[in-house]
Amino acid sequence: MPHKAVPPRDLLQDAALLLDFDGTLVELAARPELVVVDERLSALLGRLAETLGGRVAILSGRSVESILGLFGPLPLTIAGSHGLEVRWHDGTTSLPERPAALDRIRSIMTDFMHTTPGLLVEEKPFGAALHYRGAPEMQTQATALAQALANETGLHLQTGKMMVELRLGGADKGTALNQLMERAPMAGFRPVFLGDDDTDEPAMAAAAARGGAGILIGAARPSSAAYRLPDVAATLDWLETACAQAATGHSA
Ligand SMILES: O=P(O)(O)OC[C@H]1O[C@H](O[C@H]2O[C@H](CO)[C@@H](O)[C@H](O)[C@H]2O)[C@H](O)[C@@H](O)[C@@H]1O
Repeated sequence: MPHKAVPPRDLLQDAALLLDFDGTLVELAARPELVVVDERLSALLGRLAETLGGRVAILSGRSVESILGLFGPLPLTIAGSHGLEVRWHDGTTSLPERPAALDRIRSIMTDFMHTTPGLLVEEKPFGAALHYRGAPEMQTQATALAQALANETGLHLQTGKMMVELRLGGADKGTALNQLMERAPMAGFRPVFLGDDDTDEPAMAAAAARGGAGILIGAARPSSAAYRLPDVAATLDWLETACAQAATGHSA
């Protein structure tokens, strides 16, 4: 596996910054609502947005509503639901239609959840996720149920960390990155994307294809990322340093 260097501190100079959320900006938690968004993170995102002239976005598998519920108002563009929905920095939104099959899927997943303590269903606007972090022994059954529902409905089967999700297809974080990079204030700048999960790889590849770079967060693995940081703590430290560097307006 090729060694990936620590990103240089001047990487955000003249860049657009696109950030995954869970496992990148916050530590993973037992349940989605238990992640901790603290003052340090909120202040850092505000500083980044100001320093980079608004060229900062969150690209998450979570819904936009979930991200806003954790942060409160954010002066950023948010692409949620794996790139299916966008809330632009000016508050306008781009939304697809919710698939009708999701109500029945959620109900089937909820029945399944009640068979085993620790399972959790997360309702999303364009998907339904079944989490088994609290019952890891149920991975095989949860995956089989999701596969059967995908076969039956034609919805996209999205895997994630200790979860399976049925969602509307047609988008991923790569298409979301490209969509954001076509519009002001990001158009014409070099994308830098940070993410930890397999679902982040399309955005890593899209950033590289546009002359930018991906930064893998976590243990080394095959990835289109050019750089790597070991964990969330190192990511926040690097973002603070790179933000301060970008604010000086010249390279290190
Ligand atoms: O693209 P991301 O911003 O990384 O979002 C991916 C999924 O994150 C959430 O689930 C994951 O984090 C939870 C909290 O740490 C954890 O309990 C769960 O096991 C992880 O899969 C979120 O709930 C999902 O909707 C996102 O798709």
